[in-house]
Amino acid sequence: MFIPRDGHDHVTSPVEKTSAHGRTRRMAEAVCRWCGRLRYELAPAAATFGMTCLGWLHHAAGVAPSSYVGYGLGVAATAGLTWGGLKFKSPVATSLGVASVGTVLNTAIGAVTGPSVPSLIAGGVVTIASYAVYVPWLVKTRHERFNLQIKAAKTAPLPDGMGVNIGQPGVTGDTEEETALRRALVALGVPAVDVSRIVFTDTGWHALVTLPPGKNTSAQAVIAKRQQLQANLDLPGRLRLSEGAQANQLLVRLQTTDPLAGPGIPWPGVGVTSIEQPIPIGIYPDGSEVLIDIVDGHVLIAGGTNKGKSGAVNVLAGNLVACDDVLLAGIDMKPGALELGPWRDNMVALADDPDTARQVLVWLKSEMTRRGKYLSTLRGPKGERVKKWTRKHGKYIVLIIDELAELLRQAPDVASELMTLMQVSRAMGIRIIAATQSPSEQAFGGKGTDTRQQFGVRIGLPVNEPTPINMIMGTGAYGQGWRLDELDLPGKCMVSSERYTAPNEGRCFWISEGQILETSLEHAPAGEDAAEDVRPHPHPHPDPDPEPTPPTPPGGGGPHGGRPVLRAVPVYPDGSRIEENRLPLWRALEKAGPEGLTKGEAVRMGICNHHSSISPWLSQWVGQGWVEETGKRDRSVVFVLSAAQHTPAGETTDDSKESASCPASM
Ligand SMILES: Nc1ncnc2c1ncn2[C@@H]1O[C@H](COP(=O)(O)OP(=O)(O)OP(=O)(O)O)[C@@H](O)[C@H]1O
Repeated sequence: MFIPRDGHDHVTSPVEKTSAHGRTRRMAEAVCRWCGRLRYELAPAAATFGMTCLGWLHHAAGVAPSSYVGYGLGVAATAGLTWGGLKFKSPVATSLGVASVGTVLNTAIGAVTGPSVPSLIAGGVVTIASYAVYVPWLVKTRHERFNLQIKAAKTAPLPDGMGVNIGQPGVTGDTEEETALRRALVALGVPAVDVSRIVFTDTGWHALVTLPPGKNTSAQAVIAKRQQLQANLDLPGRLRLSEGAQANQLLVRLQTTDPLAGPGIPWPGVGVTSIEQPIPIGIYPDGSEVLIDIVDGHVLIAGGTNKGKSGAVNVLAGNLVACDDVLLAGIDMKPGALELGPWRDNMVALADDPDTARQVLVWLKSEMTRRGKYLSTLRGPKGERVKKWTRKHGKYIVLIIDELAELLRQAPDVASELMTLMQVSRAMGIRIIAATQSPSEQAFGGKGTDTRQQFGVRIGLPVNEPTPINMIMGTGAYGQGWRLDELDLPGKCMVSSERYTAPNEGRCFWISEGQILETSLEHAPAGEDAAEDVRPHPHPHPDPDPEPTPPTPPGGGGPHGGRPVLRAVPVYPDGSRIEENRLPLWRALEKAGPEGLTKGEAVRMGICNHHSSISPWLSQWVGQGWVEETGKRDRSVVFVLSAAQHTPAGETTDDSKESASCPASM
């Protein structure tokens, strides 16, 4: 089982654990808790031990002759009670008489002999005898009490005052809260078999309830009735329920104060210098930081509209731009890259539409291949193969995708590309941080290409209904207490990762626009250096042969995988995209200019062959008015592009030019 690195169990405050008298206090508390839980079982042993000690005290103080008389009278009286009980067939009087005889005798022996073997033997005999009588009584009483609770649950709310006196069977606990909890469970029809002693913390209290066997008494079933239980409990605070270590164990937490409430927790500024350090994105109620280990896996940030996704993305971006071992790239599907725009200068590429997004992914894939080949040439100290990228191999690449669902909706074809990247790229030092507000299966590429499994770190923000919770946090998460629907403020979050395996509510820092701009400015590479701000591999390129060198986008890609150039997409004069297979013909027409082009010439240029027909395309373009038939050459029709001026300049002949709309220096 995974043990969280900070050893924080998310229930007991670590502050509590590490306080000055921590260890002794915790031990004393544990003993008290244990005694409290077993109070009924321990009662006879405690009584016998107490009376033996009193006898020894009497011995130490000196036993006067009159005391012997007193003890004698005591034994006679209790023996008389026993005899009367037997005679009048009163089990209570008989039991009481037997117990009293034993106790008085034991005390008398202790008083006469002091701490001695006979006294210990007497104490032992009395203890064993008392348990012989007590255990059957205790079992019977518990059965009766349990049956009473079930009966009460089946019939109606409990009558007033029921079980207030612990001498009577009834629904009671050690504290007011435990009694309320027990009664609330009874009213729900699920009387607790056991309630651990309630632990009070700075923010409320928690207890572990063992549920009874039955038809609808599992922890999951009770969790589903949380609202009813909260109403039954009738205590101020927010009730949280999660499954314990076993299916019949319910962890009940009542939060009475919320230290995370308020307008927001200001971002304290950059907290890391390397991506290999955990990035703090917020805090937990006990004051510990919510840490994200990007090196551990791809990161998913999901939540409802206006619940703080961009805030979380920006806090991560703000830290990543300050890491000198990271190259940042972005895909922001909000038109104009509204969210990631401020980090433009800190990124090697920022795409804001499906086409440029495709190019970023192609670049990443080629970079992944190149890095894989590079790693394959390396050997460890014992000649072993190197299978994991670290900062000594070069910079990590982090791709931030804002609105993942929108990307896959607008460009469904990139789903498989993304899947490949997510599955393979981690070992090559590439990480993806994806934010989305509609985490449906479709939003992750649909069946077969569902990328969700690849997210090792998941940051769940508030959602409006429970349905998407399992989509975000994983199968069964809702029942295990990942209640994103109960997060009541924007920016509140639950993080699931190798570090955090149990649900715990935290709150992300709030980063202001001013902080974003300031951080971006402070860490943006200076001027022209930006394009070259790529640390070359410590070794020469592993494969000097140009063939296996992974392709970098034409005109872009610095040495050893520099920044990609995002190019404008070739379009027809009406703005629609020129299909891949028709592009060579269109280009050839552009190049031919007023001279025009015949089909024979196109065949000779290798654009098509005699069997493939380009006529329908040309007819279509003629119909659109983009191409004209100007006569015949060598008995073939000459086609002239009459709309060349409409074609984006960057796509005509000069491959090295950047797109004005999406330059490499973005
Ligand atoms: N960590 C936070 N602390 C306090 N308030 C926050 C926090 N995060 C978000 N908010 C509040 O919620 C609002 C919306 O936040 P944000 O834009 O990050 O949400 P979003 O989920 O990205 O929105 P969208 O669904 O439009 O993408 C913010 O304007 C701010 O008032």
